[in-house]
Amino acid sequence: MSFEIRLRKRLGDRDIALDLAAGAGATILFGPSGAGKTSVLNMVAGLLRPDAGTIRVAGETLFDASAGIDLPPERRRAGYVFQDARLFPHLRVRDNLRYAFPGRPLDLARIAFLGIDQLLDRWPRALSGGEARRVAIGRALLSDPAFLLLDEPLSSLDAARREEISVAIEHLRDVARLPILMVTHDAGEARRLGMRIVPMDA
Ligand SMILES: Nc1ncnc2c1ncn2[C@@H]1O[C@H](COP(=O)(O)OP(=O)(O)OP(=O)(O)O)[C@@H](O)[C@H]1O
Repeated sequence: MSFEIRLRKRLGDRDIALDLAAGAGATILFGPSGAGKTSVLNMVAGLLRPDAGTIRVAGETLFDASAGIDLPPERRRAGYVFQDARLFPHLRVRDNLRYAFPGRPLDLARIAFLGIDQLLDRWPRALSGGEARRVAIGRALLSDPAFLLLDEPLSSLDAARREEISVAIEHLRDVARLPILMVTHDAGEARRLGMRIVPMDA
């Protein structure tokens, strides 16, 4: 199993509940705005605490309310690509990519498929949306993640950029073989990239 998630969380006046057991590959959380998709990613990353339930990824228990297990984010080894890239504005692309392991040489071969070699000396403010997204994916990969969380990785990109990022995600799924939990509210995107689609209702 890649993701085994059973959780409940009260957020404001809304109850978020999810029960999923996913095999290898990519799993898509699909649903309208406000359904709680980003909150689920935050709970898997350890940034938001569920009220009840368990979260296991690739056989490791990250959270178990009844057993009192709640690993801190840095021990969960999530490669989290936020919807808005969130690159560090004061660091050039090269240093954003190196952020997890500043002393280690930059393993460009590992992220060659992202096509960001030309961007290494740029500041984040000088990147297009698609370029920033690709750098954010590269940074997540170079942190040696055990799994990836991708929040709307194709949103607000033009058709050509969407295609580039889709190909990159397929590479992560099929070549790097990392378990992927990805959020979208776009049905076409979900069909193209999802080996398994988990609907979430608002
Ligand atoms: N800290 C909070 N306190 C109260 N309510 C919250 C909090 N965080 C999120 N919510 C609410 O919980 C619901 C789920 O939010 P979430 O961002 O997870 O949804 P989403 O499915 O990812 O939506 P979108 O597609 O718009 O990003 C929303 O109604 C949101 O307003």
